[in-house]
Amino acid sequence: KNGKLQMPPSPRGQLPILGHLWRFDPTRPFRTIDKWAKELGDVITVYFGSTPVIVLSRQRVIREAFLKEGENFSGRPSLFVHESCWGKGHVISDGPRNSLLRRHLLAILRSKCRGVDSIQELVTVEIKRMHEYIEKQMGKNDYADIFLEDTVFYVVGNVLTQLVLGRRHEHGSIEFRESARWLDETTRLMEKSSALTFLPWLRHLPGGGLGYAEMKTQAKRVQDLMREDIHDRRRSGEYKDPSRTDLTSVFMRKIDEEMVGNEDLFSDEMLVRLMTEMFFAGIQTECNTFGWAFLYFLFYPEVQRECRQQILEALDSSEEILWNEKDRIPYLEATVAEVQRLANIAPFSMPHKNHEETTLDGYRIPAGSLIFMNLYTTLLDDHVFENAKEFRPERFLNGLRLDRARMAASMPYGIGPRMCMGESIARLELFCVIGSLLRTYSFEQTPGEKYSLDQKMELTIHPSKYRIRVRKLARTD
Ligand code: HEM
Repeated sequence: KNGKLQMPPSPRGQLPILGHLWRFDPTRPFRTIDKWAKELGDVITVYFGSTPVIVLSRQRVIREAFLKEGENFSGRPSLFVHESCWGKGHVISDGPRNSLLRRHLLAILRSKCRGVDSIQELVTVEIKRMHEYIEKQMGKNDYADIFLEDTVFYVVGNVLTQLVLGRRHEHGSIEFRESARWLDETTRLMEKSSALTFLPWLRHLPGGGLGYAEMKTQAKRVQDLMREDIHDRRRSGEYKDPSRTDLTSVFMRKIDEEMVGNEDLFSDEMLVRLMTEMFFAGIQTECNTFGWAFLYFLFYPEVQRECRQQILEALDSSEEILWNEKDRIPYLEATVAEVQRLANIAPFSMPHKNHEETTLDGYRIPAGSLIFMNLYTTLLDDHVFENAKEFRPERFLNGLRLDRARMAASMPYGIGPRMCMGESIARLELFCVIGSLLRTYSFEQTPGEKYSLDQKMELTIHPSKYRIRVRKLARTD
């Protein structure tokens, strides 16, 4: 119907087979795309191999597509490695049946925001353990040089394991180390095989086809662990107890009730995929964000002090840092928001697809196009965030309150019908864990470490791992 309209403009230098890939900064593709978006506009076409990708940048266009035409842009393209190794769970599926699945999953996650074993309670327990662990590292000293990101990995990992499986592992236990290992190994393989998404024929290359063969084996291994877990639960029947609120138990009850006629949504095999997807979507993203937060605290000690002062003024020493008290410590929430804006860990969000042909900015977007939400350029847009490259938590405050409009303009979790399902969990955890650490310790540079805020893309943008000197504060500090 829009046959006369043009496709969005493309940068120069498109080659057969490779498209524009050869022009990318290999470790920082987000910068190359940012440059093109600035030169050519908020709606452009970039060829990833022979696949045209429509890249949408900045508030106006992103809202128009993912909110105003949210349903149309809520599709997911076919992702070769994920689909052929892991199968389609929720994250890479689309359509009305999948929206139904998303609603069920969101209802389960929401129910975990209340009640006795709520996320807040789980986080509070893990924070206590984290402090015990740090104290142990310190021994008789008042400081320790530790890989703090690995320390919070226990918190994040245990909260998610509680959420998905209803159990936790002790710090340093074999089970925990094994889970961490499969997660690390899978992430490594995902990075190694990421080029296969656009150049799937590379899997035939000698030497394992960019990790494709290994990934297949790994996917089977990880999913077998989940299958075994479900199998054990079926045998014991414990999941039938309605007081079990972990995602696996609740979903298994759903399977029992609703499977007939709904085998595509409610089956043990679907649950296996959902369990793995939750672990992948939730753990690295959060750990990366914590890693960036700690780095920013080293570079901006005055921000540490301001957060701490506000916490000490708002709460007495016996009070836990709770998410529902966040309005008393707005500077801390603003700081987390500013870390997320600058860390920009998912610079293109996750790939989308539009179901029907439409127009954006006067350009034709054919049905079934691959769409990237360019969060990188959007969160660093100087028109919205003055001097956007500067780390200034105050930009999210309006006097003594959080500036809601500014918060909405920053969208590290994406927007629209496919927005991150773990947003409220992640924000709660970031706020409570960072708050409780800042209240008790100061973060300093460990002598000999060379810290850098430089961003590099692997699967996400993540910081290098550093030791950080965590120093216990005097009570009166
Ligand atoms: C700082 C932490 C996190 C960040 C920055 C983040 C960011 C994102 C982004 C950008 C997307 C893609 C949205 C889109 O397609 O438009 C996403 C999707 C998703 N996230 Fe997160 N996420 C985080 C933590 C979590 C956690 C803790 C969980 C699980 C409890 C989670 C579960 C998911 C799921 C299931 C999806 C797919 C939603 C769908 O396809 O419908 N995320 N996340």
